[in-house]
Amino acid sequence: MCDQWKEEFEYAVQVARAAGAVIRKAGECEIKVQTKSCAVDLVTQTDDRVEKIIIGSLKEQFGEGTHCFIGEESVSKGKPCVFTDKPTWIIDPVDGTTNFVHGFPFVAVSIAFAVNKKLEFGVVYSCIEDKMYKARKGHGAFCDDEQIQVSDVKDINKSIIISEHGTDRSPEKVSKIFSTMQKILRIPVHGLRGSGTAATNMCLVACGASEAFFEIGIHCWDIAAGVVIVREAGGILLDVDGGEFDLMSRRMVSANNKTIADRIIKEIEIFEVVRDDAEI
Ligand SMILES: O=P([O-])([O-])O[C@@H]1[C@H](O)[C@H](O)[C@@H](O)[C@H](O)[C@H]1O
Ligand SMILES: [Mg+2]
Repeated sequence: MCDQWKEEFEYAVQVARAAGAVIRKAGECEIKVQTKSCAVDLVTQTDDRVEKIIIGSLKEQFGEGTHCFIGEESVSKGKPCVFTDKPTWIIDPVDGTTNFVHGFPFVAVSIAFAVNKKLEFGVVYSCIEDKMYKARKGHGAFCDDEQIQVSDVKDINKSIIISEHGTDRSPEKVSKIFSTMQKILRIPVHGLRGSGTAATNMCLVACGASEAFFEIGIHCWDIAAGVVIVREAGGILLDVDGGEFDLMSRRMVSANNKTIADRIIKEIEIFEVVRDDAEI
């Protein structure tokens, strides 16, 4: 029983590695860029192609009927984002599409697996750095073959905090995001960072390079795999108001411990976002 989902986990690692190789290769050629929700929400043929490769191989391996799939590009093409109790794969084929387009060297493949709406494992392949982060519930978190752990810093003044500004540039949201960042900088913290991929940001918390990453506006596919990796590395997940973390809410604080999370939460200026599972 304790080895349940081991086969799926190991296969996800293989698929993520193969997907990462496709992304690296595509980055060597000319990249054709299109936009989705707005002028700065970028997508490329590689995002589509890699999602098809990942979902195709998972369906072939585990059968189409029993498993469900939530993939960033399928949802952006109109597939409903419905999270049920069935075994569900949650996939971001290219997390950090803007980085990919610009050759900014942080791009990740993110694959998570949930059953009964509980995340069982997560795989984040940071494919330019060639680092494979992975975790299965109850089995620890790893970067390649080394077990990783969150930092033990409790003093916010000795922390590095990660956040991102996303693609919604409405004046009210941008001003809240930057007001929050100013307040956090002034605590003061040692530094504020952002890699341009939420999945990688979470792995940076999991391996102790940063004490916390928070964002409002991320999607479930950006963070689902990272959630398991942070938890298994000893970290915590909370909502931006300090309540329980909800994968579909598009709001998240991941941190090494509750002291750091609570201190960050005090400064976050919350704004409204539409849930991933909202009926449109
Ligand atoms: O679009 P994408 O590159 O897959 O994902 C984005 C990245 O994770 C970015 O770091 C985060 O700030 C955005 O909220 C995400 O949408
Ligand atoms: Mg993403």
